[in-house]
Amino acid sequence: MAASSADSRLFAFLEQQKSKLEEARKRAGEIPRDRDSRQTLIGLHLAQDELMKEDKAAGKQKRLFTIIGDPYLPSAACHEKLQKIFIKDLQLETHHRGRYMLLRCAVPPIRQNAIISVVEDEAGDASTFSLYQQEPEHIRPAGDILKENGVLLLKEPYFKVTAGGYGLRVDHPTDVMWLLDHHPKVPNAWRKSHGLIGKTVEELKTEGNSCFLSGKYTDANKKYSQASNSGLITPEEDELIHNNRALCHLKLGKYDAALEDASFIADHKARSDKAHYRGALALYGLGKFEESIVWLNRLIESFPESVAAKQGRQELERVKLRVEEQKTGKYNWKKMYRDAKLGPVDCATYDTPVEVRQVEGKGRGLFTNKSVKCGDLLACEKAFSYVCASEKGSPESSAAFGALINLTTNRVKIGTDAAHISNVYQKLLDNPSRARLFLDSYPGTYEAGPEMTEDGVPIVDSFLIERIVSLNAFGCPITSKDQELSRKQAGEISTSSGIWPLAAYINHSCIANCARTFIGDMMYLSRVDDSFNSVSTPIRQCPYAQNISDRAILTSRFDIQIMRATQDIPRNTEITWCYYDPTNRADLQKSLFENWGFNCTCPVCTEEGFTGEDIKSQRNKYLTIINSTHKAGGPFFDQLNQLYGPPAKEIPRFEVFLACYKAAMYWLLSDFNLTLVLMFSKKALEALGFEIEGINESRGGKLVVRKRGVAVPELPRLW
Ligand SMILES: C[S@@+](CC[C@H](N)C(=O)[O-])C[C@H]1O[C@@H](n2cnc3c(N)ncnc32)[C@H](O)[C@@H]1O
Repeated sequence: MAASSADSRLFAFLEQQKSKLEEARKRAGEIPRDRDSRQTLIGLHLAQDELMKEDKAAGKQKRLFTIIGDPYLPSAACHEKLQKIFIKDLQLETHHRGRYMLLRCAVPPIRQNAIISVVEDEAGDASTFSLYQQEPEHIRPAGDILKENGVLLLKEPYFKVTAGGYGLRVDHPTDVMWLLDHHPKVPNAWRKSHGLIGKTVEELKTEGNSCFLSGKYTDANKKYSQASNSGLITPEEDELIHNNRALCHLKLGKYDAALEDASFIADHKARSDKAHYRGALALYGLGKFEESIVWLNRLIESFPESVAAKQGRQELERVKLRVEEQKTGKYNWKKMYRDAKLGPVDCATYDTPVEVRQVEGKGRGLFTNKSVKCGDLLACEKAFSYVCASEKGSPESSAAFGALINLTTNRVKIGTDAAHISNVYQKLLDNPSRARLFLDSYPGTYEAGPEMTEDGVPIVDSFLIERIVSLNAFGCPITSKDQELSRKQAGEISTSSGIWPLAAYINHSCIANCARTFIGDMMYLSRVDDSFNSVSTPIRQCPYAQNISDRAILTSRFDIQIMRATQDIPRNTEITWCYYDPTNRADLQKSLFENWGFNCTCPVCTEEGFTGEDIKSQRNKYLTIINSTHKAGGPFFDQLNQLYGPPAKEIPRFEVFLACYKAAMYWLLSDFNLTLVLMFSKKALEALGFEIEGINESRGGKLVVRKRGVAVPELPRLW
């Protein structure tokens, strides 16, 4: 939801937070002398936990505020080079560069907009600890992330003034290193056991397998890693362990890591059947379908009789379909619709007819690299991140209920943005090889730091993600019915939103030449076919999954939406669509500027700029009359139309369209009069630039579209 429509109380809250930030900044560098004791902090934390449980039992849902303060870079340092610092020496509003902390979680965590715990250091001092950008509770419980008594190393800690006192805040989870019990940095007093003593590789492997069977893939990975790093493992066992870990990574949607583990044996001729198969699945997850085929063929050739090869043959058929889709844009739409009703929509991205180019005054844009016919597919793209947020009581409903408040950019956004930031953060961490796809879509000025630590570990900057999300995430309804309902229930947030990196290059124009459609998490850029048969509104929501990733099954639900373009597009033409409802002329420029930082200069907006105030006020006079009394509409429309210069087929008249559309709906729904419905529908379509024959007051006329006009959200309904 755009900042302009957010609750004004949120803006008051924004102002309040800004002045608190100002106050806090004045204390930068101060070592507070009134820190709460460990006991007090634990007591407050447990009380808070109780309150939250009571609220939950009573069905209360509180809005979660995610407040983004001054951006700072994630730590790129290698922990070995950092100096230890203790809680008692922490300075307020300071990023302790060159320092690290060893901390132990003293309590079970609670989950709010961050995961919150109380941590203690070796000296027995304690601090609250807020860890942002984590997976949601239904994916990974907070208690699995900040385990009670778990030990962590926090690089270059940020200590700050909080609502209740002071605390450590981690915006970049890559600043945290989780230390296993036997890690040399873990103080003896904090060790639960004596590391690996007493545990054989076989035992660790068995423990890992049992974690795997109970669906605890992250824990299983840790056990397998312990076994692999024990130094006591034979090469054969190590290969087996890597194969097992590859499967865990697949289950977690960590395809980069799965591929790495499946490639543990460098020479592919020496790899096992399972390694081949799992590597092929990882490549599939990464969208590298042709490479996946290579792996599958090797599997089938080398182990023709194996179970993996049997699975591989089936898989091969699926991967070949993806390659076909990727190359030709030919999809089995009917099957995809059917699949969407059952679960995942599994298909490849197609973008052959389009490419990214520079556009004067707009940065980059998407262009056709060949002429396309009406109805042709321009691109078909999988969502990078999708957050569904309208079902009450669903795990995601709290995402919709959240508010993201950026004190630096002065933006308040209610809805799914905060959830997107965490979602994207995890995705970038899970599959660093796909990070560029997302990061390259950012045209702004935020300067992120390095993408790797000094010792080669990928880093993710959550402030950069926030900037990209706020620019490129856009809302879409789960179903048209839901959208209609949500309009009626004031104050309810009922939108979902997604980020499609290729589509993010498309610039705005009120006279768009391309429209969007969704099936599952796929986005289609396509053109209207002449029959208009395929123009439809969102149909339903469906659970989604990458079919080999259990995590994806849990994380996302998707809606289906189909949008079509309105005209033939010659080669080398910029593709545009509307960022904001083009019929809402009063708020359009303000919204475009507030949300995307530009003013539209399309022909409609330019004409508006040239139009004198006297003409505008005369137009408004007629529009007010027409809107207040649809019955008197007819003659006034002719007078209104005379107040426009260029014909509607050159420059659409969105206000006239809207007034005619409302009148048509009035006569349809309130006082059924087919003659007037048809008359106003015709006028509405003409105002959009359509030339249509055969719409007349009598029934049975043949409808012929001589020229298409511009598409607007109301068009399918009108049609
Ligand atoms: C989603 S991005 C579109 C791709 C972007 N142009 C790029 O270079 O990556 C949105 C940004 O593009 C620019 N933009 C989009 N439509 C525009 C327009 N009609 N006129 C000027 N700038 C526009 C604005 O800077 C806006 O914040």
